[in-house]
Order: sequence, then structure tokens, then C-alpha cells
Amino acid sequence: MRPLQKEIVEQFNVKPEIDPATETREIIDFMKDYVKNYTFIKSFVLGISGGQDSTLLGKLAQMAVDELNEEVEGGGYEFHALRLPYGKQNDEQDAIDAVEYIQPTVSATIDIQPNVNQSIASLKEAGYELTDFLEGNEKARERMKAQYAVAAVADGVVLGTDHPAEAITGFYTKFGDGAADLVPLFGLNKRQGKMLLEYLEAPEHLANKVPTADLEDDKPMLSDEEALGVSYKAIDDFLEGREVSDEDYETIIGWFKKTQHKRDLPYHRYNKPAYGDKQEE
Ligand SMILES: Nc1ncnc2c1ncn2[C@@H]1O[C@H](COP(=O)(O)OP(=O)(O)OC[C@H]2O[C@@H]([n+]3cccc(C(=O)O)c3)[C@H](O)[C@@H]2O)[C@@H](O)[C@H]1O
Ligand SMILES: Nc1ncnc2c1ncn2[C@@H]1O[C@H](COP(=O)(O)OP(=O)(O)OP(=O)(O)O)[C@@H](O)[C@H]1O
Ligand SMILES: [Mg+2]
Repeated sequence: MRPLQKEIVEQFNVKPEIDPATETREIIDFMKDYVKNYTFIKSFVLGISGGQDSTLLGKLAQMAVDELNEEVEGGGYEFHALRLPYGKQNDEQDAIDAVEYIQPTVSATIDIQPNVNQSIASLKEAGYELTDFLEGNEKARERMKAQYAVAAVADGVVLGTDHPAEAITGFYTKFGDGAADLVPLFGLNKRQGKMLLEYLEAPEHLANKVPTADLEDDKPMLSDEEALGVSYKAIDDFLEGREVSDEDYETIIGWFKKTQHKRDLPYHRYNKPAYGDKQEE
């Protein structure tokens, strides 16, 4: 393994092989233990898109809540599954199917379109015109706002689906879907997440769903792999410490360096970034 790959592999805690039952148990226990340490936390909140990651984490969150309600005197724990479409979602049925599979304590739908459009209009009036790409980030940040509002009302914490196969390329909106209180899937790469979905008997079409952010109106359902220029297979191999082609290696490292700032807290004089995208390896 090249030295930078070794360093990154150590940072992201991806195991070369997993046992889905053990990972499932550990993730649920992590969520339960966290909640048990804080008297005020009574719920988990997560946006459900119909994609692989939120289907998996939503299911695990509901399993954790069900166990908490059995084990903790007084119970009353809830999982709030939020559908957050921008108007009508392209793959709406998948989101509906995911909620049906998860069977959350509470499910709600909040249309983010009016707020996003108002935000775009206000910025435009002030002389800042967003491109279609930037409007995508606006959508992700509006979803973040909705989830934090619900968490505040429901004495909850916001879950995030960030995991190594996404974090390594920084393929999320900073302080949008990148913002969360707990990221329980951390440690799993994309294929391992899918293994857990299969272990948990998720509907096949959701476990096999092509990963997409679906944020751009001009490029509906654009796949992550097309946007990134590298396959999840290569990213997963890289994270498991396997060899990847030179081209894939360069693409992954390029994204990794460019997005280091997203994985860190805001910088100050005493804490500067470890990597810049202009630096040679
Ligand atoms: N070197 C640096 N040091 C400190 N801060 C830096 C910086 N470079 C940029 N920044 C800041 O970061 C901002 C850019 O970051 P950001 O706003 O995130 O925007 P950006 O990384 O340009 O775009 C987000 C990407 O994530 C993808 N995404 C978003 C949401 C969900 C999903 C999904 O898979 O579901 C994917 C989306 O398709 C797009 O490709 C800049 O405007 C600047 O404020
Ligand atoms: N339309 C949506 N409705 C509700 N939540 C959403 C929506 N789109 C994105 N999100 C939230 O943003 C998170 C990040 O999106 P991302 O696309 O990475 O994950 P995913 O859709 O769950 O899975 P995949 O990566 O396989 O597409 C989602 O897990 C979900 O919590
Ligand atoms: Mg998605």
C-alpha cells in the first residue's frame, strides 16, 4: 500500500472483511449507549430519501428505538423518519417503500421547495445568482435545517448517513447532509452497507439502488459514480487497503485532498489543514 493510502485506511476504520450480524449489533449498541448517557435524548431524526444509506440507517435507528423501549423503564423513545422532497421527488416510490420497510415510530413529509425557492430568490435579489449545481447545495442545507428543527422539538439528535466511501471524497454538502450529531454508519464502506441491507432483508430494489444525490434539476438522478468519475468498487477497494488502478488512485486522492476541510472543524491559527490540493504527495 502507498503511504498515503495506508494513512487514509487507518483514518476510516474500514475492515477488509465484515460479519454483517456483528456490525449490525455494534451499530445499534452504539446508538443505544449514546442515548442512555443523556437524559434529554428521546428520539433520533433522519431524512429518508429511498437511497441505500438512509434506508439502512433508518432501519437500524428503529431497531435501536424498539430495543430501548423494551429495556429502559418509561420508554417513550421515537424515531422520526422525514421525507424531504423538493416538490415531487423523482424516485418518490422508493422513499415511500423505504418508510414502509422501516416502520418508524413517526413519519412525516416536509416539502423543502418553498423555502429553497425563497432563498434562491432572496439571494438573486441581492445580486447573487446560484447555478443549478449550487441550488443543489441549498436543497441539502434546507434538509439539514428541517431535521435540526424536528430534533429540537422532539428532544432528539440528528442522524447522518456519512460513511467512509462518501467521506473520503467529501461527496456531501458541507453543513448540509454533512451536518449531523451521530454518524453511526462510520466504518462501513458502500458494499458493506449493502451487505447489511441484505442481512436485514431490505427490499431488493432499495438494496440495489444506484447511489444518487439527485440535487441538480438539470441532471436528474445523476449517479454518484458519474459525478465523481470513479466507481464505488474502486473506492471500497481503496478503503479495504486493496490495490486500485493508478487512474482511480489519483481521482480518489484528488477528491480527498480537495475536501479535507469538510472533514475538519473550522480552522484557526493553531489548527491548519493537513493537506492542500496543491501539495504533492
Ligand atoms: N480549502 C478550503 N478550506 C476551507 N473551506 C473551503 C475550502 N474549499 C472550499 N471551502 C468551503 O466549502 C464550500 C464548498 O463546499 P460545499 O458547499 O459542500 O460544496 P461542493 O463541495 O462544491 O459541492 C457539494 C458536492 O457534494 C455532492 N453532494 C451534496 C449533497 C449530497 C450528496 C449525496 O451524495 O447525497 C452529494 C454534490 O453533488 C456536490 O458535488 C465553499 O463554498 C467554501 O465555503
Ligand atoms: N429526498 C430526500 N428526502 C429525505 N432525505 C434526503 C433526501 N435526499 C437526501 N436526503 C438525506 O441526505 C442524506 C445523504 O444523501 P445520500 O444520497 O448520500 O444518501 P442516500 O440517498 O440515503 O443513499 P445513496 O447514497 O445510496 O443515494 C440521505 O441519507 C438522507 O438522510
Ligand atoms: Mg441518495
